[in-house]
Amino acid sequence: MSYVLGIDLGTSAVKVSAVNQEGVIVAQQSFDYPLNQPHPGYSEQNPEDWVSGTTVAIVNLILKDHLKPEDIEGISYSGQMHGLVLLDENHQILRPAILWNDTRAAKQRHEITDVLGDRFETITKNQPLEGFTLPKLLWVKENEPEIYKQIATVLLPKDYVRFRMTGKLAIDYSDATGTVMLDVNEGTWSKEILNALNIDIDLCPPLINSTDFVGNITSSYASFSGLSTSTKVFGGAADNAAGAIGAGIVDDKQVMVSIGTSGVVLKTEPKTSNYRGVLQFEDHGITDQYYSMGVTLAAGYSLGWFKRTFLPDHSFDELTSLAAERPIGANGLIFTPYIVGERAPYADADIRGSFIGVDGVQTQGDFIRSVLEGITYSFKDILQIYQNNHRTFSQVVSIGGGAKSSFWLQLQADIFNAPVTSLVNEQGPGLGAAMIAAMGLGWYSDWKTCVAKFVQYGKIYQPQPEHVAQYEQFYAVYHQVYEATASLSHQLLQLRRRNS
Ligand SMILES: Nc1ncnc2c1ncn2[C@@H]1O[C@H](COP(=O)(O)OP(=O)(O)O)[C@@H](O)[C@H]1O
Ligand SMILES: O=C(CO)[C@@H](O)[C@H](O)COP(=O)(O)O
Repeated sequence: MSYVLGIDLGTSAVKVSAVNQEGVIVAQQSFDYPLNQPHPGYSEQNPEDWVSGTTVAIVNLILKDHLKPEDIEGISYSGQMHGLVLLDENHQILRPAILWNDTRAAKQRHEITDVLGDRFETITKNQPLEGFTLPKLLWVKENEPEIYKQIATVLLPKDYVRFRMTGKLAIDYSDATGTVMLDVNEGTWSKEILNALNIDIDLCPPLINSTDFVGNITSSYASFSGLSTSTKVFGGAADNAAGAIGAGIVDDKQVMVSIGTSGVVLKTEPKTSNYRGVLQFEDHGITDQYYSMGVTLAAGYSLGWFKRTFLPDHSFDELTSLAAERPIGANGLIFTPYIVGERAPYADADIRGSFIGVDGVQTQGDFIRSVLEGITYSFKDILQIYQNNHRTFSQVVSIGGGAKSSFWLQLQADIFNAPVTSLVNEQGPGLGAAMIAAMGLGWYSDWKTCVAKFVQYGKIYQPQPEHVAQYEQFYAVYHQVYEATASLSHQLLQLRRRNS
């Protein structure tokens, strides 16, 4: 039997899926790692944790699931996007990785706009938001010049793990777009942007396609992990690109909603689309395809935060059961999920979340329900941008940890007023990564055949008209909360910064 491994390097954990040639996930192992938030707006991880977690998961697949190393033909990746990983000339890590949900680079965001103006958007099809890699690199340049001087290579998270497994430095196009240093039209690193900001182009690694063969597992990583040196390693993709492949989003009939740590609404696009940076525009993991997406910074993270803070001994299933007992609208309680700032539709690093309408009658269940509803309303905000741009779709495919809950899937169908389905196995990005390896190995001649083999949808949740009407009314109130609270939460964050 032959297998491929899909390594999904998420923000909360790495999940490794072993998939056979019939597209069946035969085994999965995962390993959690911490997220460090030392100051307001900061979010970092230790790249070594990614390598150790990935290795433990692979060792467990071999030892506990009895996968034979010589049967693992190929490996590929899905990686949390935008994170800045800095290596010196000896390929040593220079500082903790600055992640996609780190918003410290607000000043650098404005500096980029001052220097490049409209040219930035023309070249990258994005705005230079602080979540992206380039502003983070400029932050290091301005705040840690001693470290900046030593940088030889800039990588993204999954590229570092791939480097440790193969010894080869590279970045694939889907992650390169997310650095906002790529000229999306030309498919090259943008000399214009890099020169204007005095960044040496040699810091940027070679560009590859997601399905490109990068190298074999090195003998040192083989002895470390138990893998065979005959296993071939392929480029991989940004987690949302890989998630879209794993969710079968290879044409524009469907929209993907991902509830991981972040939340994402994603649609494939022609290269000519332009949302003027309100939505992100990215290269897909499929060569010469593109997608747009809107990102809620704290989707699953908001539910995780609520659980950790108020109900640490409850499971996520227990939380959603408590929410299901409460009425639509959570007895008049609305939550906005801006607890680490927001990216879309409000590119505002300093907004913070709120509970509006707190009432003495409300219970734990109401609070949980309002969190689930608020996260889902934030996706509706993004779907409305698609509607306003006359983009149509027939179905939503929901992936990520949030798709494990049938209650949340029905809630999505009712709030979106659209049919929602999930994957039989919720591991969209890991499956997408495995599909990239399968395509790289030449197991299938085209993506459609690969999707037909690998992607299986579960139950379709239909919107219930009476629920749709009720949620519409609460959403109309939710939609006003950003404007109504922005100034208050900006003032509170200023006070916190001054006093910390
Ligand atoms: N059973 C569940 N019901 C509802 N939500 C869940 C459940 N399990 C996990 N989640 C949500 O999914 C999130 C983790 O999603 P995941 O896709 O694993 O994240 P990441 O890829 O960012 O590491 C959790 O923070 C939580 O909000
Ligand atoms: O920043 C983005 C997309 O632009 C995030 O979607 C990250 O890619 C993290 O993904 P998850 O860990 O939440 O899956």
